[in-house]
This record gives sequence, structure tokens and C-alpha cells, in this order.
Amino acid sequence: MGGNGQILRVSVIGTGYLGLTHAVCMADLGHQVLAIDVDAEKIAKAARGETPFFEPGLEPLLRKNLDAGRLRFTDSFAEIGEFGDVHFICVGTPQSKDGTGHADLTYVFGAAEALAPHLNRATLVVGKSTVPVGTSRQLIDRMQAAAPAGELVDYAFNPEFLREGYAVQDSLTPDRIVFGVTGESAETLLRRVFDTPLSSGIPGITMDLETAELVKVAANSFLATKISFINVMAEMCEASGADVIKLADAIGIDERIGRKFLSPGLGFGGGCLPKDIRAFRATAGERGVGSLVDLLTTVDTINLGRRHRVIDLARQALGGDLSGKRIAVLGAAFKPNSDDIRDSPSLDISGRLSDEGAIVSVHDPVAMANAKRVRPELRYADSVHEAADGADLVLHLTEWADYRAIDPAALRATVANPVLIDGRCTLDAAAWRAAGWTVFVPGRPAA
Ligand SMILES: NC(=O)C1=CN([C@@H]2O[C@H](COP(=O)(O)OP(=O)(O)OC[C@H]3O[C@@H](n4cnc5c(N)ncnc54)[C@H](O)[C@@H]3O)[C@@H](O)[C@H]2O)C=CC1
Ligand SMILES: O=C(O)[C@H]1O[C@H](OP(=O)(O)OP(=O)(O)OC[C@H]2O[C@@H](n3ccc(=O)[nH]c3=O)[C@H](O)[C@@H]2O)[C@H](O)[C@@H](O)[C@@H]1O
Repeated sequence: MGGNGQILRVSVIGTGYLGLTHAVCMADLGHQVLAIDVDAEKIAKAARGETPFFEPGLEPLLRKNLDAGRLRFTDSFAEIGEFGDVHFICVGTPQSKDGTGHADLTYVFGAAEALAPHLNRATLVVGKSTVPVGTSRQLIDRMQAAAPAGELVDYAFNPEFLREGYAVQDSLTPDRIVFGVTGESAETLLRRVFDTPLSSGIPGITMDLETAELVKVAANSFLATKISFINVMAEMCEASGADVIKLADAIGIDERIGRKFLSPGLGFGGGCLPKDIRAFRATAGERGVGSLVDLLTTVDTINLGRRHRVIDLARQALGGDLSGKRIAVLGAAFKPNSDDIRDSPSLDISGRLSDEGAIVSVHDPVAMANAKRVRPELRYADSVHEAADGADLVLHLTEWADYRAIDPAALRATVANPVLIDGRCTLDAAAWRAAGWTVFVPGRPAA
């Protein structure tokens, strides 16, 4: 522990990608942590020291903190209410199914309602799930009305900025920690919770609840906009015979622009950026901020257009008709170093190709089990060579490091037709061409 090193009793509600990482990292900071989830299997697995999803570095840290006696799991909200000085709400806020793009807040309100009857003393409830601006105020009203010691329950919003694949490092050493509060006492307690990172110089920024809620969705919207910007530049490069990677390198050197999040290709997917920009657009529409609605609609449209562009390229490469054509797809996760397949561009494309009659064989180093569950109609291969066996076309759709290590000459001997579309612009196109492949890279010159 850094600073004054005070150990607090921290509860975490929801143990998905965010919550489990947060619980483990809170324990690693030295706090006593009790975590709960409504999914009994997840809790049982975590209590055995197994992470229910793939996240580099998380499982050893989970075991370390279980062994140290700093981390426990429960299925009892009564126990959680009794335990925590601070309760973090980390449940999902997926896109609602009503077609409006709004966030579905059922789980957040459900968690708050399950916790509230057990809050019998002064305590701080902290929202960490990404929510539309105004949600925290609604939660305060609901919790204060439902808790036996309602007037003693304080509420704060502490958005999370971790990236999957780097979740542990991003949680323990974030760029900044944002405290959305209504008063000094919540800020003081939160500064004690995060004493170690704050003492190491990580900025802690305090603001009102609404600004903190907006900071989170603004950050994700900016990242999404940056990706869509480089992807329209890829379209422009393609229309001009120019090279989007060289363009990204050259503009990215300017510190005001920065090279990060300027990787062109298939665009963004995952459990957060797509649903967060849609929820933000829906809120902006309700509040009459039409220009934000327009901006985010454009970002979303550009993004989804990238998937169609790869499908068009596949059709072109295969003579216009996909029916009966064998296509090997490299990658199923929405990005490398994760087994998360939520809104995965790769699986979306694979499904559409299969719908058009192609025989699609998918490979991924870690996301196969998740992919099979949501896309059982596709074929799955245990190795790149098995996926590519007899293929008419190879699509590189998630940029795992393993795929950069493929020997194109060896793979050429496996396929029926050596044609590659590098949807992520990260393979060494020259080396593949030298090995006899025809290579298409959206946004880069043909050869
Ligand atoms: N996945 C990520 O990298 C990040 C996620 N976020 C935000 O964090 C929130 C959670 O996201 P994920 O962890 O990805 O979702 P997830 O779907 O992996 O996890 C949500 C968990 O909440 C549990 N849950 C639902 N209702 C519950 C209840 N009443 N009581 C206890 N547990 C309950 C579910 O069973 C599930 O395990 C979302 O708002 C997301 O936008 C924010 C930053 C990073
Ligand atoms: O709110 C969240 O849940 C998180 O969403 C994103 O994190 P994550 O979804 O884990 O992954 P990113 O690394 O942001 O990638 C998102 C998508 O954008 C794509 N991407 C990313 C960068 C890029 O240059 N180009 C690009 O197409 C990735 O392939 C991936 O599909 C944000 O980066 C996190 O800061 C945030 O906390």
C-alpha cells in the first residue's frame, strides 16, 4: 500500500470483464474484497481461482489474492451489504433490444435494488458501469428510498477506462482516476480506496456526477471517432491509389494527433465502443443535441461500412459468387488478446459470408468456444492450416500476433487458391506476395 496505506472493506457487484478485474485489483491494492454475481457458475469458478474469460495476467493475480485471504466471493446480497464500506456496481449495461440504441439499465437498477435493503449503516455506493448521463441521480433516489439507512447512503460515479487484453495493467496503473461525487465525504473515501495509484502520481480528478458520466462516454466516442476517421482515410486512399498506413504514420507523428487508435481496417467492435456510442447518440437525441446525434451516426455508419467493404472484396476475389466457396477466417475475437466475441467484426463478417453460401472455417487462438456458442453454423478449425485446407480465400480479421508468424509459403501449399484479404492491415503483404499470394489490403495499394 502506498500513502497512508489504509485497508478498506470493498464489495464488487458483478464479476464480468470489468467487475472481476476490479475485484482482483482492489484486493491487490491491499483491500479486503467480497464480490458477488447472479451467475452462480462464474462465482464458483472465480472462487476456485479460475477466470471465466481470457484476460492476460488476471488468473495468477486472482489466485495470489485468494491465497492471501484478501478476496472472497458470495451469492448473498445480505453478506455484501453487511461487509462493504464501499460498494462498486460493475454489472452490464448492454444495448437495449428496443431498437432505440439506449443502454439497458435493468441490471444496474436490479443490482441497486438487491443491495439497498441491506444497507443499514453509513456506506458509499459507487457506480462503475458505463451509464447515460443522469443515471446516477436516479440511482441515488432509488437507493435512498429503499435502504433502511437511506439518508446515510452516499453515491459516487467512478468510470472505468480499462481495455480488454490490458485490463490488469490499465486497472492498477490507469492514466487517470475520475471521481464523480456530490460532496467531500465521498471524494475522501474514494481517495482512500485508490490511495496506492494516487500516491504513485496518477492524477485523480474530481467532478460532479453528470460530468463524470459524460467523461466516460465522451472518451469512448472520441476513440470511436478516431478509428472511423482513419477508416474514411483508408477509403480515400483506396480511391486514390494511396497508402493509409503511411498516411497514419505521418499524421500520427504530430503529437496533437497521435498514432494510437489510428489503425485502419475492420473498425471497432466489442462489448463497449459500439453500444456506448449508440447509447450516447440516443441520450443526445433526447436532449436535443442534434449535431452529436449526426456525428455519432456517421461514426457508426462508417464503422459498419468497413465490414461490408471486406465482404465486397471477398466477392470480387471469388468471381462474384460465394456459394460453395471455401473461406478460411483467421480470428474470431473482437480484438487480439481477448476471447470476447461481443459484436466481433470478424464473426459478423463470417456469418454474412456463410449466409451467402460460403463454407467458412474459423480459427482463433482463444475465442473458439465463445464463437461456437453464438455462431454454431460456422466450421471451426484447431489450427490455421486446418482452417486454410483447400481454401479459395483466406481472410485475416483479428490481428493476433500468431498470425504475423505464419509462414506464407507453407500456407500456400495448404490452400486451393492463394488469395489473402488482410482486413487488419498488419500482415507483411510483401512477404506474402513473394510467396505467391495475391494480397488485398483495404486502403493500401495493390502491389
Ligand atoms: N469490458 C470492459 O472492458 C469494460 C466495461 N465497462 C463497463 O462495465 C460494465 C460491465 O461490463 P462487462 O464487465 O464487460 O460486462 P459482463 O457482461 O462481462 O459482466 C456483467 C456481469 O454482471 C452480472 N450481473 C448482472 N446483474 C447482476 C446483479 N443484479 N447482481 C450481480 N451481478 C449481476 C452478470 O452476471 C455479469 O457477470 C458495462 O457498463 C461496460 O460498459 C467499462 C470499462 C471497460
Ligand atoms: O468502455 C470500455 O469497455 C472500454 O472500451 C475500449 O476498450 P476495448 O473495447 O477493450 O478495446 P479497444 O482496444 O478500445 O478496441 C476496440 C475496438 O476497436 C478496434 N480498433 C482499435 C484501435 C484502432 O486503432 N483501430 C481499431 O479498429 C479494435 O480492433 C476493437 O475491435 C476502450 O479502449 C477502453 O478505454 C474502455 O474502457
